[in-house]
Amino acid sequence: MKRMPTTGSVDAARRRFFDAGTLPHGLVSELILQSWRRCREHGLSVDERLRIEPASGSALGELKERFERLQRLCRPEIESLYADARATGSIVVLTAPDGVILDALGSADFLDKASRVALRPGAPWGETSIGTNAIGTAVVERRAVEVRGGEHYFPPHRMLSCAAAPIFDPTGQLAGVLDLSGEASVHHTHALGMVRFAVEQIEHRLFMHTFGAGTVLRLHAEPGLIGTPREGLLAFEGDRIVGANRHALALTGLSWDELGRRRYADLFTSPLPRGEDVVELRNHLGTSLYARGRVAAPPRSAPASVAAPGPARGATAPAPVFDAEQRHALDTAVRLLDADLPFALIGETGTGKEVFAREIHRRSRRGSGRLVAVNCAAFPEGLIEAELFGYVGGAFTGARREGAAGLLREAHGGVLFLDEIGDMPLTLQSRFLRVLQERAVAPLGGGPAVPVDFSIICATHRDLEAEVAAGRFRADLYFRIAQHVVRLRPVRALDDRAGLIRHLWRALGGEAAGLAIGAEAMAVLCAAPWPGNYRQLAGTLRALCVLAPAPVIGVEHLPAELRRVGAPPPVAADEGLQAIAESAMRRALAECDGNVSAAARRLGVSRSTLYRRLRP
Ligand SMILES: Nc1ncnc2c1ncn2[C@@H]1O[C@H](COP(=O)(O)OP(=O)(O)OP(=O)(O)O)[C@@H](O)[C@H]1O
Repeated sequence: MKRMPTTGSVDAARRRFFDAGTLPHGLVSELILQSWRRCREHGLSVDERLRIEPASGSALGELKERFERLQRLCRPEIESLYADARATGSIVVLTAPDGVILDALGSADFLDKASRVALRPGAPWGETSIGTNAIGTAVVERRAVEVRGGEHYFPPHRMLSCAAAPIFDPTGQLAGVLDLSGEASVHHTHALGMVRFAVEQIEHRLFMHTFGAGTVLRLHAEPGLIGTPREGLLAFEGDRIVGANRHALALTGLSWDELGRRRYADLFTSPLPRGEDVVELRNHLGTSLYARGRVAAPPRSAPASVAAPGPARGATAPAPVFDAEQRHALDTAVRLLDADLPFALIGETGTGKEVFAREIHRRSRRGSGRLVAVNCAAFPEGLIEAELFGYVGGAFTGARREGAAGLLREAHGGVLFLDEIGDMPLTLQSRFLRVLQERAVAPLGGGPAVPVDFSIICATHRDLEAEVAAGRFRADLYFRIAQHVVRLRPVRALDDRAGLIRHLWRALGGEAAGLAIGAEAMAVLCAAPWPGNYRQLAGTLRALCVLAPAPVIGVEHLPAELRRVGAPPPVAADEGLQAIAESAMRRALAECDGNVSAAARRLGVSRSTLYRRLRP
């Protein structure tokens, strides 16, 4: 059995290494010793005060946004470790691939202590910044690592005992690190095993998320383990191997460096299994494995990265543009949010309610916290309650054994964005009102209420006052969330539509590609009713950038439904605008032979919007 270094032997090792300058072989593990040497070579001195400046505000917001997919994919495991961490006075930490902390949650007591040594979101825990520690050392070693008490390089970290495991994507790129940290004085026997187990599940999910739609081979030496997170997974493009999880590497002797170069026949002598049945496979060394294959459309050639592309929004979503009126509305909204006064954003579909909410959050004092967005219209009635409030294990059929914290608790310290609040079922409205009054969330199925602190932004396309008058929306909830209303104008009602179109054209790369919009085409674009608002406008311009048959876009290059609109319709009242939007929707539906999905795609609105707006 492996012997753990005692506090006495670690202290003796420190004296030899840091005071006498000799190598204390045998007193600490070689892994720790190697790390201490790297830190010293890197110029880190234990005699100097460690100065760490964690990212905060918008920098932290951007970081979280960039790694939103990683956080989402890790959520189930983090939730189950969170319950354990709270009970054992420790915390779960998720970091970006370079060791910068994205999230830390668990025991409030220990979170506070950890925060004093900068173990908190935005802080860089790479070895070169913080010295030997489980996160940074796991990144360098590319394996699970435990670092306890005085094994940490810097003395203030002696209070910590940490276990961390790197998360790899199916091409061998480091995607992040999962860590469990607690007091060094408490013995956390299973911490390393628990993070390893959690990472195994995360990597399995990451693999299926990246390659699950393509050709995948599941394999194991034990047929019973196929279909579990322990199985080996290989992804193929044609017969070329393009992805593998760690179990598959161990089972086949393949390495990530060989991806893209090795083919199925390089590894196996029997044909690629294609059915649902588990079959025996022979590899080139003559050993047997069991496998099940699934041959489908080839996967994307470039697997989706866990991080969003770069700090900007990439070419497909232009950076938001706000006119003077919107900028004024933004300032007002930020002031309301900072004063914790709830308000509602009201605007048609695609007017940028979510874009607006994200911008408000970014500029607000809660910008370093999370923005948790919930679309109340997108969940079936039974599910939204569990998603919002969380539940205790076994609360209902299909509930996860370990329960779930719920989105309201995830928004703690940040902002909750409730989109389509007007579609929230009445029963849920009562429960939600109680949360706002009591500032605490009680999970479904019992259990104590947990205090929560978040600001709220609500959004809807509905006329909430009319919904209240019709008895579909609770008046007391309405007054609670919509004391203030910020209205977002539809594109067709904006004063400077040509300016907006020119801005989007530039942002989408039209100008850089040497393309210009001709005067007549511009007039048609300005006059179009744009029922899908910014979403539809940006989509149309994007298509024109890509498909432009000439350097100057003429009317003849515009989509037929825009050309037909021609001159600006006479619009006097909002009712008139609604009618124009709806007639455009009906026309699109007729032109797509009643196919709602196709019509919604053409208009740049969601299917639910079409159903909603055209229902009798
Ligand atoms: N101010 C803006 N500047 C540039 N593009 C914008 C702006 N607002 C919205 N968009 C574009 O329109 C798309 C839709 O925006 P968003 O999802 O915020 O609208 P929404 O009002 O919440 O729509 P829905 O009600 O259908 O959910 C965005 O992805 C973005 O591409």
